[in-house]
Amino acid sequence: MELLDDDAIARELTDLPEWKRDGDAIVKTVRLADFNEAMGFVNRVAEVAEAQNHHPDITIRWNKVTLTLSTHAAGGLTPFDFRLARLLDGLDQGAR
Ligand SMILES: C[C@H](O)[C@H](O)[C@H]1CNC2=NC(N)=NC(=O)C2=N1
Repeated sequence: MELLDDDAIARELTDLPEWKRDGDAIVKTVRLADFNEAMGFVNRVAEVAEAQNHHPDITIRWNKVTLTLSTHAAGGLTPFDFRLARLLDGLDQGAR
């Protein structure tokens, strides 16, 4: 899978307002009600990631979950990351 260039990345991000670029990755932090809700969210993320065979780096801090997407095999951002970002955006409806 080919790496996206800066212009392509910026275009993809225009309709993903909750995601920010951080170098070779895109990042989003979701705040849930508590740790248990955060774990529920992480498990929903895991199910989608396995189905896509594309896996975010995940940091859990009590009620906050940070998702970092990058295509490690390619060394940067590819369409796989943006496809996964769009799928993950549907999973945090209970977020606050
Ligand atoms: C063998 C398997 O397809 C690869 O290891 C996949 C799995 N999930 C992955 N996830 C991410 N984010 N980047 C990868 O390069 C990647 N590679």
